[in-house]
Amino acid sequence: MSTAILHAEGIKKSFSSRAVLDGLDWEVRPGQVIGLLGRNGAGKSTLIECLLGLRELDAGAVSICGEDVGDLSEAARAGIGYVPQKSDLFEWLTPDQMLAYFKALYPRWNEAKVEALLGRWGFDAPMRARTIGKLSVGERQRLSIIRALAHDPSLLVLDEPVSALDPVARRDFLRELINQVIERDTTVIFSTHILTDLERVALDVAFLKGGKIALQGNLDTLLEKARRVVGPTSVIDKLTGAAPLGRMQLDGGTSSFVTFEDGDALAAREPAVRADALSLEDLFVEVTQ
Ligand SMILES: Nc1ncnc2c1ncn2[C@@H]1O[C@H](COP(=O)(O)OP(=O)(O)OP(=O)(O)O)[C@@H](O)[C@H]1O
Repeated sequence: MSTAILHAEGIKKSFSSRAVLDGLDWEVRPGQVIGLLGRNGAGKSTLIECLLGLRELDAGAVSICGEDVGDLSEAARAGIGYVPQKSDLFEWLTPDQMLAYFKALYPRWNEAKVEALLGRWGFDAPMRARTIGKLSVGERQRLSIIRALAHDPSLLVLDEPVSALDPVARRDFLRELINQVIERDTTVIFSTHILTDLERVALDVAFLKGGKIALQGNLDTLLEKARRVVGPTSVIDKLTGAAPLGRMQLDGGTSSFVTFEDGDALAAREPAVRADALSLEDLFVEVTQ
């Protein structure tokens, strides 16, 4: 088993009295491509910012490539690419000026890739000479992605990178992401609400709920094994442990829960219950509510 590229232990983060991250543990291994899922306000951006050392932790520790995130070496820092949810581009510069600025900061800068992406993503000469503040939200998001990919990072962290992209740009971006992973074995963590995109690129998914990673696994395996078990509450009570995943009280004295442990066999043994397969959207709803 390879060593973790990212390791988080017991992270806590509260805003006012509200605990957003509540003793969260997480480990990401090199080459993993993880879609980070959670309801609005679940804390995905907060988690990403904590993981990258952009927010002070109330408790816990994060390391990247074995180094404390608060004290990263230049080399470790140069290996990270980040696309924040809110644009952090220098709005008073033009795209060319901003890219030149970052190029000077990174020892590894893939000029050919930058030019190819600028060309493919509609950055013609007039647009490259316009100040970033005058670009549309989607154009800024593209530029932010180009900046994050430009130095061939080994860890790429993207916070809802496609939210403002049109379908063509989104598809192109996903293709680029897949290339990055295939060609460079990049580790990718990205949050998104667009589940179809996730099914296209993510190999693993992690669900953030209650300030912790409530569930993580290989997307195909989870979907293959996930079953919503539905039946009379008295029977469901007998079948479940202390805190079953996705436990819900339904109408008419029935309840349900989600299992990844042979739900079909359980339904065969227990005629009063049925086991339904789940789509990713169903799983999202069941796990995160
Ligand atoms: N600087 C802050 N001050 C106070 N509260 C904050 C701050 N940043 C985030 N929060 C709160 O923390 C919670 C988690 O926010 P966060 O942006 O991390 O969620 P998210 O899962 O990324 O949400 P979304 O899917 O809507 O982008 C929210 O309730 C938010 O209002």
